[in-house]
Amino acid sequence: MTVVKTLGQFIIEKQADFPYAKGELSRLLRDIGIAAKIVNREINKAGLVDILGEAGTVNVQGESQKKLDIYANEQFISALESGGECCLVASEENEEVVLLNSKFSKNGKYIVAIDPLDGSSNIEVNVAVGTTFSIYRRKTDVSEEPNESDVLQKGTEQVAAGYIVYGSSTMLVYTTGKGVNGFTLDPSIGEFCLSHPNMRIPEDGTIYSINEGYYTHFPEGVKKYIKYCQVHDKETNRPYTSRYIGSMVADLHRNLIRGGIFIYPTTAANPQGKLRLVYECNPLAFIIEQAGGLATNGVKRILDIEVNKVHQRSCIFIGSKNMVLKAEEMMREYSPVADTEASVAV
Ligand SMILES: O=P(O)(O)OC[C@H]1O[C@](O)(COP(=O)(O)O)[C@@H](O)[C@@H]1O
Ligand SMILES: [Mg+2]
Ligand SMILES: [Mg+2]
Repeated sequence: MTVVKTLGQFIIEKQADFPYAKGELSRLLRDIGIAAKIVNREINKAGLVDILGEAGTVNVQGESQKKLDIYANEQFISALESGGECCLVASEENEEVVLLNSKFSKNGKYIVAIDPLDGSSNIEVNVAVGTTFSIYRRKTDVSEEPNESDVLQKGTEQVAAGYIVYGSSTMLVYTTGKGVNGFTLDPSIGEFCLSHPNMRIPEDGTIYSINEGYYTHFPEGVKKYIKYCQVHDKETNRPYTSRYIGSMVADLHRNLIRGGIFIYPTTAANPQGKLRLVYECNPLAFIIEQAGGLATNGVKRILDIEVNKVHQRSCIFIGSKNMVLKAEEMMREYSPVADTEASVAV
């Protein structure tokens, strides 16, 4: 009989990896796990409670907010506030950064950037959705009030990052820069249990994930890479298969396990890319790099991109190392950009 290890036990155990750790980061990860369970409960019974559909409000990206976007946002922010380790939250659903003001959180050492509900377009149709989170140390001193500048840090500054995928089972996958581990929620004990230790993404894969509906608007390099994936060539296991769920977390989770590449390039509608650097691209790039994969904007490593705005967008090529290298090669050849532009978008 295998011994079950819960997320809480694992986090405490791994704390030993950080000699100066006082448990603050561990408690912060615990708080995120608690909020994830509460959100999971609502998602699981979404059809039975009044949580489906539009909230009637629009977020800073101009997207109409779903009731579950709002619900998830409130649950994560409230768990972080009462936990006391986080002093400021940047969320997809809040235009401004959210100052956490509880007695404890004022002195919190950490900043959390979050996409509370990823894949919102899939909520009503019972397709996997997710949550992404990114954790940084604050830059302002605890005697000062934290502010937006605390969030404008490169992805390389992340101390931890992860995601939750609410699918056929619910999993929490995270890294603190020492590998990637996955935990499956066991509803019978209400605990995330270690199910995928030391996750590694295969260096090669046969899955490509991109919304081909926008094909005509893609840069030439992306078009060439799609054609490359579709060529018949037994030796290189092509044609690859196309899989696109439309929830970045779910597409990425599949590719992390099976091998594959996820691409969201620039399009006419999103000349800077659609996905948000701070709370979508950076946390997933940290995970994939820690699992042995790559994440770039076609030219530059996602984690090295300068962050100037909380809701900054970027295009992204992420997944199995050799597939991302191939896509980059196509971009260099067919959609070259001057290095100065590299950190914006291609
Ligand atoms: O419908 P499109 O343009 O392919 O976009 C799908 C992408 O947009 C997203 O839904 C954006 O995330 P949100 O749902 O958090 O806004 C990603 O999860 C997904 O990969
Ligand atoms: Mg999202
Ligand atoms: Mg979202």
